[in-house]
Amino acid sequence: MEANAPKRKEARKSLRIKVISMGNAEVGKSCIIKRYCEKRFVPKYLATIGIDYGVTKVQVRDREIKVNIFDMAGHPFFYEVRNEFYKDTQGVILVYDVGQKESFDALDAWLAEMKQELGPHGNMDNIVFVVCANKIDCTKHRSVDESEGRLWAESRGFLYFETSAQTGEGINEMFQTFYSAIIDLCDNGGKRPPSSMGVGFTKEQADAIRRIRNSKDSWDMLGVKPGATRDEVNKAYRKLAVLLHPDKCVAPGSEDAFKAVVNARTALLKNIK
Ligand SMILES: Nc1nc2c(ncn2[C@@H]2O[C@H](COP(=O)(O)OP(=O)(O)OP(=O)(O)O)[C@@H](O)[C@H]2O)c(=O)[nH]1
Repeated sequence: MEANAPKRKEARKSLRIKVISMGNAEVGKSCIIKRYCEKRFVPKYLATIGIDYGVTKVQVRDREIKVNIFDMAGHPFFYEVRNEFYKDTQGVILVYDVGQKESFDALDAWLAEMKQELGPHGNMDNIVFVVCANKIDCTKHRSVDESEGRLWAESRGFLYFETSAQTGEGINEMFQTFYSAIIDLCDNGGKRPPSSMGVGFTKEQADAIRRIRNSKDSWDMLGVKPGATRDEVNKAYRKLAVLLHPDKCVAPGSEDAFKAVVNARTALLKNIK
């Protein structure tokens, strides 16, 4: 009986993974890692020179994982050093500072740099990305709101967390979820499990919300030319209303975008005979 007992309780094989941090200089990459690994915050800025490397052991669910963390310098000057380190990565911590819009706008360029370094055979789809909207303790200077960051991340199938390396808010939760997703990826033969891909909204919805946020006036918001007729305005409105109606669309920011579209239509129709 004993000899045939299932090996349920035997700890599963420990995993070895590689994760990297990415994002503009001074957004708080090193501080996020220090907060999690060393439980402390360093207020003084010490720029990472090229790469900082560390190994840490963590317990996630019933698994022990050995994490090799490569903390990349964000300054463009260090491109030649960090470009060596993109390959064979299971997870990426992509960081921006919620008070620095440029650091959020730069996220696409960071993805492009990684893609270029991985080359034509590199596959970014099978890497777990977590986006950290960092420095949320600095509420006065916030220039990228949660729905904008969440939309950018979730429309790409990335995890999203609001963090503060200073107070520790969101840090443990972010790392636990991040590592957990990497374990799922490894258990699935290095491929992202299908269950982690669905975000509940379409790219068309995400693009429409982004376009509405960035539109310069009501015409632009509805996607019609200035001087469009009532019919053209109504037709454009109906299309967006169906796409973004709060009963149908769960994308972050959809409610605000829907309201903005309703207001834009009202404003335009007032002035069209
Ligand atoms: N208020 C606040 N400051 C933070 C936070 N995280 C980091 N900082 C500060 O921001 C500055 C930059 O932090 P780092 O962690 O060194 O930034 P980095 O992204 O690693 O920068 P590079 O090494 O140049 O790529 C430091 O002065 C930190 O103390 C945060 O959550 N809140």
